[in-house]
Formats: sequence, structure tokens, C-alpha cells
Amino acid sequence: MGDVILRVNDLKTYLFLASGTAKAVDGVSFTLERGKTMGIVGESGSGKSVTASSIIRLLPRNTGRIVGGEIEFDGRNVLRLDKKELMEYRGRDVSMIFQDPMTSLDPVFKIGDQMVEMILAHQEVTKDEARNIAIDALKKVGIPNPESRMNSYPYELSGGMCQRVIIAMAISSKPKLVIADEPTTALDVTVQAQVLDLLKEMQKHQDTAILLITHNLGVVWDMCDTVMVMYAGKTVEYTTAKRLYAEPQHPYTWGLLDSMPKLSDESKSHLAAIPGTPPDLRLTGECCNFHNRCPYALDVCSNKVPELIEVSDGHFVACHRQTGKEKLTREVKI
Ligand SMILES: Nc1ncnc2c1ncn2[C@@H]1O[C@H](COP(=O)(O)OP(=O)(O)OP(=O)(O)O)[C@@H](O)[C@H]1O
Repeated sequence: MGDVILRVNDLKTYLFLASGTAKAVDGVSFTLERGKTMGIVGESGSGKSVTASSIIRLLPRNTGRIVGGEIEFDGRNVLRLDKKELMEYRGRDVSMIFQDPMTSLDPVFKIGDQMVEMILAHQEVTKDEARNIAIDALKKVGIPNPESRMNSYPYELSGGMCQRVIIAMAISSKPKLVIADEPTTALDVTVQAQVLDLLKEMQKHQDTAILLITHNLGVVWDMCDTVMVMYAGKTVEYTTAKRLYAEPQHPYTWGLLDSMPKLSDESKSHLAAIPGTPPDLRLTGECCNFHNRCPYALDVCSNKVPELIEVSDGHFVACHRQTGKEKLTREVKI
């Protein structure tokens, strides 16, 4: 194990809704090393974003609460940070990039002013120095005429340009961890690759760890060292990205891989969807959450929660079938 920057252990984040309690994150554990990228994948509603929001302790007010587990960042207990420490942690140690850049940019202020203000809040520099840092960062992310762009309002830039500005902000604050939640989903395909390349560049130069939340398994393949597959608030599989493609173990992961377009598919037939829908997170209980949709379910799957077990070095799976005697193997086309 290398230099761990983020350790999440048995995290439980529940949403206390008027209609009941949703176990949005229900016992998730993983580690992320400095300078490495981990992907979190899973269908919509599996708890990826709530996991990310828990790490920066920015949960839906009044409803979201971390009810159990630990989050350790660079040796510090994130759940014990006081208000001031939390602000520093969010601004200096961790940067968050959201799907919609407008979530992070204030529409009524010029981007230069927003960048300078953020730099001044977290670094001991003068206003002129902060301005130079901002211009330099805009240059690095390929914004043309950065000096004059400092005077633009967010609405004057395209979505891709705004996402570059967000990455420029992240670069200038030199975070140890970037959490990117579907950072390219709202962008054109051509711009998507550029944004991911910028993240990789930043990682190379600043040894940043990246937690990348995505629906896109192709992006995981390109970007990630390790990957966690989430389903209905739980980790179902956790391993290196290479091994996830070469030897996936969980039937849900098989479903995700089968629903991914492949260049080798000559038939161009329709993609295999996973039948059924994820369970209501207010009603999950003593079973494997996937058992209703799983073609390989055993009797035990409907009455016992499968534990996350290390089936080979660094490869964890939560599946009664795969960790028991009736294990299945299958070939996967990449
Ligand atoms: N503010 C909120 N109020 C009520 N329920 C919420 C809220 N935020 C998330 N949830 C619920 O928590 C569960 C987990 O949501 P989360 O956003 O983490 O999923 P996700 O895997 O990131 O999905 P997506 O890929 O669509 O972003 C979902 O059932 C969602 O409906």
C-alpha cells in the first residue's frame, strides 16, 4: 500500500426524508493513494454523489447525516474538523468539480474576481500575486487571452470553457484531492476528452489524487487506477481498473460491462440492459440489494446481506455466489 491520502471506512450516510430514511450510503469503505485516481461507478441513485458529498461534509441540509464510519484525510479525522478547519479542508486540501460548472461559479461576478478571491482566501499572497496566479492557471487550461477573460462573466463562456475555469481554480489552489462528479457529462464529446486530459496533467504536475464519479466505464478504463462499483448504497466490487475489466466478479459489474458499447461489436445490435430497477433505498434490508435483478441469485441472497470479501489480492466482492462454493466465471469482451 502506497501513501494513502483518503481512507473511508464503513461510511454510512442516511437521508432523513419525510417519507422515510434512505440509506444512500450504507457501509462503504475504500482507500485512495496520493497521485492516484479512483473511479466510482454505478447506476443513477446508487449513492456515488452522496459518498462524494460526505467526504467534503456538504450534505443536503436538514436531511443528510453521516450516521456511522470514518473519513480520514491525510491522517486527519474529517468528521471531527471544526468549522474553521472544515473551511480550510474544503478550500485548500480538496477541490470539487461538479457536472454543471455553473454550480460552482457565481453568475454575478467576473471569473477573474472569483478566482482571485478564492486564491486570497487560501494562500498568503498579495492581490497582484493572486491575479498572476489566476492568469497563469487560465493559461494552463488553454483559455485564450486569459488576461481579458478575467473580465468575463460566466454566462459569456461556453460550458466547456467554464469547466476549464473550474479546473484552473483547482490548479491554483493546489489541492491534494480533486473530487470530480461527472465532470464531463454536460459537455460535448470533443471537449470531454480535453477536460479529462487537463485533470490528468494537473495530477502529473501536482501529485493530486482524483476521485472520479462517472457513469462511463470507458472513462474509468482511461483514467482510473482503482474502481469501486456501487449498487443501492453499497460497494459490490472494488479492485484495480485493469482487474475489473479482465476478471469482473460481481453479476452487477457484468451487467454494467455488457451495457457498455464496444468497438469490437460488429453486429451493432442493441446493448444489453440490466433488467429491472434499483430498490427503493428506504426499503433495503437483510438481503443482497441486487438479488431481484440477478440472474444467478441463490436462496441466501434474499435473506442475508453479502459481506465485502477479498477474493484475491486487493480484489473485493460482495456476492454470496462469488464468495461461496457455487462461484461462476465468465469471459469478458473488452
Ligand atoms: N437532496 C436529496 N433529497 C432526497 N433524496 C436525495 C437527495 N440527494 C440524493 N438523494 C437520494 O439518495 C440516493 C443516492 O443519490 P446519489 O445522488 O448519491 O446517487 P448517484 O449514484 O450519484 O446518482 P447519479 O448518477 O444520478 O448522480 C438516491 O436515491 C437519491 O434519490
